[in-house]
Amino acid sequence: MASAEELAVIEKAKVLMVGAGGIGCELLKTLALTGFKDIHLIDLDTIEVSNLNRQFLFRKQHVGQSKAKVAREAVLKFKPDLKIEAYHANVKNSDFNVDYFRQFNVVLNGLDNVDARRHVNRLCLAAGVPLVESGSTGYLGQVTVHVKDRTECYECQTKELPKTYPVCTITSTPSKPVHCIVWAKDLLFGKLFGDKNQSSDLVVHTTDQNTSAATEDAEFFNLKDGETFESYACRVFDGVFGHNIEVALKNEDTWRARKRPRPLHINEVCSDSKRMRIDTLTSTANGSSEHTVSAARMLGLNNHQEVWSLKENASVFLQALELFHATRKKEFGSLVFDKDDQLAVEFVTAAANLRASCFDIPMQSLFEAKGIAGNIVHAIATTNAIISGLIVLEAIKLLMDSLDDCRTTYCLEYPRRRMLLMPAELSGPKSSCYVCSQTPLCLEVNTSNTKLKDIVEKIVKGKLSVNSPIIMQGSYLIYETGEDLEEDMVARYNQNLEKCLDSFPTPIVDGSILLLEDLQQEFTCSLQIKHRETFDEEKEPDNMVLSGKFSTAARDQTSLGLVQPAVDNNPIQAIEDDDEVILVGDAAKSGIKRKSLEEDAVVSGKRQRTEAS
Ligand SMILES: Nc1ncnc2c1ncn2[C@@H]1O[C@H](COP(=O)(O)OP(=O)(O)OP(=O)(O)O)[C@@H](O)[C@H]1O
Ligand SMILES: [Zn+2]
Repeated sequence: MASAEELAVIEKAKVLMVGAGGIGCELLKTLALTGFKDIHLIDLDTIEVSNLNRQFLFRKQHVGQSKAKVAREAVLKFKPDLKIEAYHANVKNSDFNVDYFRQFNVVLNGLDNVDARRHVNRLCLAAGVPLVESGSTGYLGQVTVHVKDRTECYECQTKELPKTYPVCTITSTPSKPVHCIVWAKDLLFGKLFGDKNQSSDLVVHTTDQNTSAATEDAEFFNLKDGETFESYACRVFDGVFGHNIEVALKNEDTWRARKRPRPLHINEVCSDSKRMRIDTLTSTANGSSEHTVSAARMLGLNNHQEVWSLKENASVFLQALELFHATRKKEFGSLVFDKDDQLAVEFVTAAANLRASCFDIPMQSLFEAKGIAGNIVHAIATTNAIISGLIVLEAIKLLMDSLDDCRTTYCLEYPRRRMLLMPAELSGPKSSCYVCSQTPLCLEVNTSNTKLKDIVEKIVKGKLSVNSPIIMQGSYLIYETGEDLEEDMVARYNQNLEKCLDSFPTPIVDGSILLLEDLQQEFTCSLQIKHRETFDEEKEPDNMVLSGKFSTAARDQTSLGLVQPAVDNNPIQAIEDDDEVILVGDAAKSGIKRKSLEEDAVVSGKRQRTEAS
């Protein structure tokens, strides 16, 4: 219960909430019940059936509607005097600019991805508004507090991005269920139903460059004129699980040191049941809506925790393939795997299991495969409720101007020192942070075969989450985005995207410096280019390496006056969130200051923007 003094501040505060999902629903309810009266809420998404078990402001009849708008209406039902502005929009839209952020006393995040979190972090820094950041995964969660110039910003700690796998492991040498699932959802699913140009090939590569497989032909995955669906489905099955592997097996060298995979053909797996099921399909598919179509249910496979037999996997594969053709054809070419798409999950589970069987890898239940494919750690409503309560507590401390009382709080799965909630004191801004301290970054790249396009997509947007990049080389503007650009400028920038770095009029080579800027985020950063001839395909699949400029000597001094221990041997355990890593460990203990993981850095002076040429 807030004190009278706190209540007075709470009632006057204007708060921005980003995200109305698991944490967001709890948070909006808690803010309303605490006495907050003026809330803006942004969420880009609509309600899914799978949200209903924990996003309790939503009901079945709301499926398909805006999360932000329905959450607003649900809360107004029990707190009608609140002022809630709900936006069904991406927080990265240019409407939500620095001026928009400036109107708030505090920003509260209930997001699920690093990219949007980074964007909000930068706007909060630019607008000088404090940010309470949060995340949860299963029983684990954390709440952190960020205040410009006084604490770490959200990006002071390096975030690990989702695990990626080298293409050759996925196409040729899978050894774990996850490799088969990634193959099924990113490669096979893409080839059959998605943008065929974007998916890599499905060939099992061998040391023999001359082998080629049927699935290399772009037409292989299309239903041919005059071909019956049954023979098409069998052809795809045999091509993908049989022929491709037989071609690869021909090269003895490849398999000398590896376990030989086993080709699978449909007639060996389910010759009898297959025809029966395909014949009954079309009639059953008719009348089912897109969301309810299920190959597994039609086959009587209703227990999602049970691992299907090889024959059952083959049947689901064929049945799902036909159901996609019967009910989803208009989406072909643009379908991407979505963990909330039941038929897609069934297809991917079956395909991954068939592949797993070829490579003698354990098969998975639909429930497990869905978890792996969607990067899911099943959400726990109680964790979200705890996290939301903590967010509100930290927000109140910020509004009361009690930053010294603010804490980073970790919600643990098992008690440690009899505590489930571990508070840790805040650290000051890191001088090595490229966002709040504008420390230059270093990009190792082969300047003679890397195009500007690769840097924009993989590094500037992909790794640095710059939303509307402007790139300058000295005083030359070499790239920018924006709606108000003249046509000839757009054409020139598009030409630049296709140029290799060293073929610019002033070549971008070893030692060159590129300046990045995002006007919406008010973000600037410089990128020092280092030429490198070769990269390790397995470890550096982007053919580029981005790093900060760290030395190992001194540690940060914090503006909060915290004393950093010189040595900290406490183990820190990294726990992967959906797309984020949270740190939990002894360093988070109450009374123990968090260790500074990164060291002193070369700090760049604030740069003046030069005019475009
Ligand atoms: N850029 C963004 N702008 C606005 N809202 C966003 C943005 N990125 C993510 N969100 C919202 O943040 C919320 C995060 O909530 P949560 O983690 O519970 O995800 P979910 O999609 O509801 O659940 P799940 O992923 O488990 O199915 C989602 O409602 C999502 O729409
Ligand atoms: Zn920072």
